[in-house]
Amino acid sequence: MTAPLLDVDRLSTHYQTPTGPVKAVEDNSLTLEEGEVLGVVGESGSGKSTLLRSVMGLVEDPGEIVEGSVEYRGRELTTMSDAELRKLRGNDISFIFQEPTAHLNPAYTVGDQITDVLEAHTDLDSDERWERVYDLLGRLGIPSPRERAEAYPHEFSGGMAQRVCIAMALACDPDLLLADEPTSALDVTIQAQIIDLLSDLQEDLGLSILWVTHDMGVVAETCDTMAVMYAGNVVEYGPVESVFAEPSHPYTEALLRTVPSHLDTEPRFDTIEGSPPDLQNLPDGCVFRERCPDEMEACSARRPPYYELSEERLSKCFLHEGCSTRPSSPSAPDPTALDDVTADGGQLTDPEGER
Ligand SMILES: Nc1ncnc2c1ncn2[C@@H]1O[C@H](COP(=O)(O)OP(=O)(O)OP(=O)(O)O)[C@@H](O)[C@H]1O
Ligand code: NI
Repeated sequence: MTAPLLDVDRLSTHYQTPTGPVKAVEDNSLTLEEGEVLGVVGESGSGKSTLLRSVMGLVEDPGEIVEGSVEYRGRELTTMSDAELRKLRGNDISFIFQEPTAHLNPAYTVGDQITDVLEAHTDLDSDERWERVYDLLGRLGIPSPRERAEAYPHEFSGGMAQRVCIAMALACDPDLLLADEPTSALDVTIQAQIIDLLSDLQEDLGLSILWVTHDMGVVAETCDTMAVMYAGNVVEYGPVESVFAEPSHPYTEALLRTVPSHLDTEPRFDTIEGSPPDLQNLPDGCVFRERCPDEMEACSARRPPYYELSEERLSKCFLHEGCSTRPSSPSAPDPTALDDVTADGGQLTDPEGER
């Protein structure tokens, strides 16, 4: 078996604040295969952006990865130098964000900004760079690309500015696109256009996308696999079809119930009774237990480990006790991991060895 494009293993990222750590990402595992789209869903504040930013060493201050690993094509990213990371970010991995204009420089034309990226990361000469810009803008559905390349960011509507950002992100032909709610700042009709565009580009270019979204419709329509986040924890991970058909975590179940027709509506997280816990003060046991209809005695004793329901599906829920577990992060409050693997000086060894 070849290594997945992206392999996140037992990753924890905390914001070290004066009042203690905010555990925005806690002991999370997921993988993204080449050419696939992985959707990350969860309510506001559940840690989606922090997870996405952790993947490329772009966590905002005072955040830091405190545990775990992120491998891109088998290369460990969490210990890479800034110079190496920058190179990878320019050539292999790129980003798009919610607010397109926040990521464009208002003082330069969009053509200048995209040619800058090309100059830094390719061997193209000036003429070739400009041809590439026109080509990209045209491909992204921007009319009259030669003229529009001379325009400044404020001369674009929100949807058009996001197209420019996508053009810039794709300029160097990346393999992996990290997209953090790229449509949620746009009008609904424009959202649909951008989603379709990304979806088409993904297919045409064989792109892999890690797509953070609130929108279950996006997940259902465009994603191959999904990760459901709750209070810093990816509580469920697996292929979209199988998770929709048979959610394994009570939170996923509740989430899917709140989407009347999961093809065209966003879930309303507030219809699940209660509110998520404070990430600075997480409860003992399962992070969802206070809102969970299936709470059992085991749930308050310790964090559920990742149960492997099948090769492709993970669930952090004691309902699946009996399934084999993935060893969890040594720092996580999860003594069960010690039952499954030998602890040598606190270091847990991966039972599968090299992957
Ligand atoms: N710079 C920071 N300093 C301290 N805490 C932070 C910082 N950035 C984020 N957090 C906290 O980390 C948690 C996770 O935030 P994150 O932005 O990753 O969530 P999210 O799921 O992307 O939310 P949204 O859907 O609103 O974008 C939140 O509790 C947030 O308040
Ligand atoms: Ni976010």
